[in-house]
Amino acid sequence: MLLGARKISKHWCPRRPNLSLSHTPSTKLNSHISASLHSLCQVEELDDFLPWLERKASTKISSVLSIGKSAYGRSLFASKTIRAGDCILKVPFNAQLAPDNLNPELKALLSDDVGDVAKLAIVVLLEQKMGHDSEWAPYISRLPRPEEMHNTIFWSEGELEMIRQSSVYQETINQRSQIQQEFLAIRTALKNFPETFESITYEDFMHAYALVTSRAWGSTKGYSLIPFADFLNHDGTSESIVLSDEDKLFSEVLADRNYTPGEQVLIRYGKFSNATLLLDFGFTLPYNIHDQVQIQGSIPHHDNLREMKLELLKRHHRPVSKDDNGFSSSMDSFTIKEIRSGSGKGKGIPQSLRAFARVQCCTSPQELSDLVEEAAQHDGRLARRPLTNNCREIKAHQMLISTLTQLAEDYDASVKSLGPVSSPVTCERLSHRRQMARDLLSGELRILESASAWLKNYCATLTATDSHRDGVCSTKLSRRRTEGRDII
Ligand SMILES: C[S@@+](CC[C@H](N)C(=O)[O-])C[C@H]1O[C@@H](n2cnc3c(N)ncnc32)[C@H](O)[C@@H]1O
Repeated sequence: MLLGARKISKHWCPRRPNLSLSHTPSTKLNSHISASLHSLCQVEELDDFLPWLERKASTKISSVLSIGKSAYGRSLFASKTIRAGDCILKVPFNAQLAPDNLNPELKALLSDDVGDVAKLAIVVLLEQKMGHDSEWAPYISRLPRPEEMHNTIFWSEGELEMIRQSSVYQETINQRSQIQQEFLAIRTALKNFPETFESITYEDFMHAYALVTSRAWGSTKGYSLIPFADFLNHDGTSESIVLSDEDKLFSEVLADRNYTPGEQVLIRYGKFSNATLLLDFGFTLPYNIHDQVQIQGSIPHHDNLREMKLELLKRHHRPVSKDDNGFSSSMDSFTIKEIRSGSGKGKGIPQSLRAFARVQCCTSPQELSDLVEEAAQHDGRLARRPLTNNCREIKAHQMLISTLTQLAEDYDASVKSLGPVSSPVTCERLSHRRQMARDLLSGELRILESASAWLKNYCATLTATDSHRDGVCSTKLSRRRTEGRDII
């Protein structure tokens, strides 16, 4: 059975037998890990890589791809004509690195606080530490060094300031703290292996962790690093993904189109926004069709109906993380995606956000109970249908418009503060990261503007309907646009 494998997703990960036994950790290489990697890199030739992996796997992995250099670092190129549907590579599980490669004795010491990404990071660290003695050395030596990586956890405080407007800022802080906690848990658990872990620093662990988030694939069997397949770069529009066959124990990639020899082959890691690409992979796309914006909602403390509103939202919150339009949300966090149709058609903004706005705008207990009563007349959901009271419906959506407009203005100011694309290069790394910040923020700005356009159109349509009826609502509501963004 073939399953699509996504780059790092949170799946349950069943145990499977050890594919290759862990090695007794070597104490031979005491120098800093990245130094040993660097020297290995210099002696290895890329031409040796596939033959090495095929020997290790005892099977042919690919006869149509070769490793080369691209603008995105190493990449796989068609070495022969490839037709859409061809299998371009097949890597058996026994030639992949997974948490199961950890010595069971060592694995048993790790608490539940240590997740699968961290476990795989330990596997990488142990192999790195063994240097040339590692049976994975030809692979491990080709993994990027920290200074070659741009995941936001490696950004300085000043660099992070560039993306403060985006949720990636807070997610970066959270990820760093998660890595720190897992590192402490691992150090405590593994204090009985001082010869193995003493020389491993938090920076080494953070590097290994980022290698896993940027290169491993997650499937129902857990996370694994798939040598050779992980030289493939990402194109968000590609239909090629890594598939895992859990019965036949291999991962494979099928071509989604024809390739002529010499062409770079790209696959899709997942339907990832620039926020995810930047946080977990350290790159962005200049125009990402999967971009989205995370919006946080809150009911102000000075709102007399706060308790009732929170209670209502809690009662109506659906723990299922996707609504009918495929948007994920929590009770007070909403994901907005690009709305390509400003005409009022299309999927619109998440129902959960619209429900939040309708609750938020209520000014009396009566309005709140009207909301619940209307919901009960349909399927119980607060935003399944527009409110029958046109004025209240417009008011709720006008409030969303002012919030999104304010947010868009803030984003616009942040993009402008990055300076023009052509601004003089002071430092290559900073200039690269600034460009990524620009891609991230302008993508999120585009989403906000598309959502605002959709909402304005929606309100205009409702207002027109309303003014046909009595002409009261539109004049009254236009004043509400000044309500601030603290509404959500
Ligand atoms: C799985 S690896 C792909 C192979 C990698 N280029 C290498 O040299 O080993 C993922 C990394 O490749 C780079 N990458 C992949 N796709 C990219 C893209 N579309 N644009 C920029 N960088 C990309 C990023 O550095 C990312 O973290």
